[in-house]
Amino acid sequence: MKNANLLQTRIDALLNVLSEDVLILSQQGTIIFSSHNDSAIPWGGADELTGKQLTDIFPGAIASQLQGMIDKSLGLNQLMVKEVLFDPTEFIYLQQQGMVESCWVEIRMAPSSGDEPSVVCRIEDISRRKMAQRESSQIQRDLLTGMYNRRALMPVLAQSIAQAIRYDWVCSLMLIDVDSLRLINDQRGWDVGDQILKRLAESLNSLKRTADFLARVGEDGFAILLPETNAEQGILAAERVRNMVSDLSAPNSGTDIAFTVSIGVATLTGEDDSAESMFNRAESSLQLCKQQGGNQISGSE
Ligand SMILES: Nc1nc2c(ncn2[C@@H]2O[C@H](COP(=O)(O)OP(=O)(O)OP(=O)(O)O)[C@@H](O)[C@H]2O)c(=O)[nH]1
Repeated sequence: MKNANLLQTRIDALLNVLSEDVLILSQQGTIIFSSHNDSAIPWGGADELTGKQLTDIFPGAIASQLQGMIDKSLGLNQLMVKEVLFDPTEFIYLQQQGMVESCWVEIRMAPSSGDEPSVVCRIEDISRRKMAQRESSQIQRDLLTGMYNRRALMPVLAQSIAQAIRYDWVCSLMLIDVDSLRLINDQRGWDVGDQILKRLAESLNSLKRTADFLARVGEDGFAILLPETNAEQGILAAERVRNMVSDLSAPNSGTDIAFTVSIGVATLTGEDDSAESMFNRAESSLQLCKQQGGNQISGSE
């Protein structure tokens, strides 16, 4: 008995230091116990929750998700984890407790052994983590086209080079640059320039292989990292891009956007090569195309 009291005291102390909310739920979805301290979710008093059914508190869809987790957790005897949005416009109980803004929570459920099957359910507010994830993915994206940007490309290129060196593979980088975008902007308007960049991005995205990595890397250009592609294959890939652009610009293509691109290709030279150096070589090849009047392809090892 003394031991049981000591254990209970320790459990209470543990629950007090947790910032997450903890529920113990019966197999039928009755709240047997609840603990919440200074969590952002306004659950109300523990007395209000104890003895209630999931469906008394949670909106129908969430209640049935939780019941599904209880069944699986007990059936498979394993931890279940789910991310769920608590939206006060649908979560009437929390709305009544004063919740205004929706929040993402991570729900973890583990079976608790005993005569009467139950689960321990930990509910953690993960809104900040979610927001940080969204922000970090946004800073890696180009706002106009939605494609990755140079910041996202460079570590992927470095990793691809390291892998290629390690496994004795090769890889190439292709820079695709719209010719005379400044002139198009000036003569046809910035919107037309934007349309060209968006259509080019979409078309490159459809054309590229799954393993390729597409990014907008400059004002008027894109890069495609081509893993396992040698110099010759890189030039062939560039030809495909140029043909695609020529189809996009054809008078019968259904659009009135005519433009050309120049493409510089660089291929991994060896162990001493780096992402910056490969990018610079692709850029030099691109400049060569521009000096020759645009609508060209140029490659360098
Ligand atoms: N429409 C549009 N134009 C942009 C965007 N970002 C930059 N630009 C413009 O794109 C133009 C790029 O000019 P330049 O770098 O001289 O390139 P260019 O006129 O295509 O010349 P070349 O690359 O040498 O063929 C500039 O006028 C920029 O203001 C954008 O998101 N949308």
